[in-house]
Amino acid sequence: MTSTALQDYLSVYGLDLQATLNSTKGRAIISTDYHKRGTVLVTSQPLGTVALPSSRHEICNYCFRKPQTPTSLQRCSQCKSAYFCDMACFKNAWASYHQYVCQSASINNQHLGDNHDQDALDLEMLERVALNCWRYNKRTQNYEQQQQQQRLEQADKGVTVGTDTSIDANDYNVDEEGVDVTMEAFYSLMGHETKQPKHVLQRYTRLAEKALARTYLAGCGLTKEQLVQYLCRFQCNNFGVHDDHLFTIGEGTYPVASLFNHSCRPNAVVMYDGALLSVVAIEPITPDQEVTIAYVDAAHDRSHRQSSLLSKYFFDCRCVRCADDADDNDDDNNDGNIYSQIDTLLGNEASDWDRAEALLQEHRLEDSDSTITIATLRDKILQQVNEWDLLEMTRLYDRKHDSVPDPSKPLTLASYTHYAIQFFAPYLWSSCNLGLSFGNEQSASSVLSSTAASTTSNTTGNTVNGSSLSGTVPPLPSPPSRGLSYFDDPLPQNARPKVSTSYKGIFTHMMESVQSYPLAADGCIPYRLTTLAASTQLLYDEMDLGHWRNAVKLGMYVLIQYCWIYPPYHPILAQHLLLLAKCCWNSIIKSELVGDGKALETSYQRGVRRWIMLSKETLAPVVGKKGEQWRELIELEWIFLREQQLKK
Ligand SMILES: C[S@@+](CC[C@H](N)C(=O)[O-])C[C@H]1O[C@@H](n2cnc3c(N)ncnc32)[C@H](O)[C@@H]1O
Repeated sequence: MTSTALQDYLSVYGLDLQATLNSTKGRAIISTDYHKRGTVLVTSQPLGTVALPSSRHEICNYCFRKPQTPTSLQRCSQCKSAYFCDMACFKNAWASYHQYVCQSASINNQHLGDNHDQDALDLEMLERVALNCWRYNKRTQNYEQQQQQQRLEQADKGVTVGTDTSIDANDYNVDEEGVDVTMEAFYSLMGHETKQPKHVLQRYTRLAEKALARTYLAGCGLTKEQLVQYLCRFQCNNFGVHDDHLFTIGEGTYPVASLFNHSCRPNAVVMYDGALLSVVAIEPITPDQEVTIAYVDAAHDRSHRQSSLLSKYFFDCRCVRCADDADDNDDDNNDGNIYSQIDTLLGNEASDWDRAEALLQEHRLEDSDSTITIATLRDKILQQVNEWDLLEMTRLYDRKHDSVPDPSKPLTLASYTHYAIQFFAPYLWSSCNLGLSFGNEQSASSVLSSTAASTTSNTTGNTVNGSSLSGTVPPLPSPPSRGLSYFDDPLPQNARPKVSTSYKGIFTHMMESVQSYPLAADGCIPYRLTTLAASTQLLYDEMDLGHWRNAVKLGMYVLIQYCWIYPPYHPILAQHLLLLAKCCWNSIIKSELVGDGKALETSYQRGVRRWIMLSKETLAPVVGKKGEQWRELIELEWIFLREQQLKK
């Protein structure tokens, strides 16, 4: 069987596209190699991208990059609605689609005003994709005509000719995603046309008719039915494009990346460099393992995730997190099904983040006398946060004491967080990665060489990576020469309770342990999603108000929740760790701690160090060192280390 351009392209990356036995699932991307964490598994070119109205003035509408100052973007003088970095991006956009849509963009704007709705976005995407398909079809037809011509000429000369009209393998470079790869992937995508509800098909038909009414698309040889088919494909395959801070800035049709199936506990994530998409491994991936990404945010409760997946993608999720314990699931996972308990822990309460504000205002709960009480969850959380003595908790849970919360009392936000943090950070990172050295990251802009080495060495002599916990001790990483690159909070030899050396061990122990505590009568159960949703909202409110001490406590609590929800090297965790480091640092410099003594300040300094370390550890492999977040992290590290030196 001859391989196709797409298969050749994937095989260069150690991936294979295989049919599954499940017709809804269709095909799956299977790894053929061992891929370590952080590997770019594949890059994917867009067939079309559309900037969200809210981002249109801030990013280049062609390459999707954000200039340092939005004023450096140049606006198209004709349509006055598209912005570009420079002439090069404008010319590329012009050649690809802007020459056609420029006129209609200004018409659209007059028509829609600022109120661009989903129809307008879908229509724009349809235009871009249709133009590319048309161009490709024309190219292929020309190629076929040339081939036919050649055959006729050769036949005239009496040479025997074959009938294969497929594009010759020599016509493309297999390690680059040529247009043949993109188009082959696009034409093979699932659109579930027969499953779409009538009203959706009616909407798509309307959009297709609107598109065909445009002169430049009327003559492109595509039918209304084909355009409806494309719109169906967009629904089941398109991506939200995000910037360095994970804010969604646009939508994109990425045919190659669309071949990856979904899991609520994925082993890969999608990252962007401008408009170029990369699928990056967040866990080591072994041969024969399926590579999965998440189509929906893993922070939603199970029923919300499942109903979104069913209504938009038409499948019933049976991933390792959604499958019940007893059920089979088709995810290979050597950890056993430790993830199926996550949703039991988090609860099936509404976790719609848009509703978090409402959750803060009103929380219905039932007391022991079955009388309905209305209370504000916000007040309950805030009260707990205000009563939370961080120093006392840090002393209590310092790993040298047998620091288990009183089993007869419900867990509070404070006891839950400090108890769990003993096990989770940094051990969830290092214990699932025994070869990991927390010390080898050199920060390019850190200038305090000798200081850093002296301030970051630990006193116990333990290594800071998982290897010291496992008993098989590889050589100590060499002391860092500069930057904050050595984790100084290792597990003491006599730590009680003992932290497990495996991810699974830590996860299951904590899962069982926290659920063994009685539930709080006031309904404020720390590990529930409702509490997380409300606390996240409160965290941002406290940051806005400059209440950094409270922000640190809430940030630590949210970190614990994220440790359940996301794999340890997920970009959301990296981002949150950076936020936590900033909150700790702001707490120190805002002098909130003045008068509370040296011990508290030392504790916060330890916090800054710890969160910077873990954020670096998480950002470096998956998000990379080129983006905004890495720059912010290194700047914070630099300032922190300089302050430390000045204090000496
Ligand atoms: C973006 S495509 C993924 C590639 C697709 N499997 C194919 O062969 O083209 C999304 C579609 O794949 C299927 N799919 C993705 N993840 C799945 C999963 N975990 N279980 C079942 N079907 C899944 C659904 O039919 C969904 O609408």
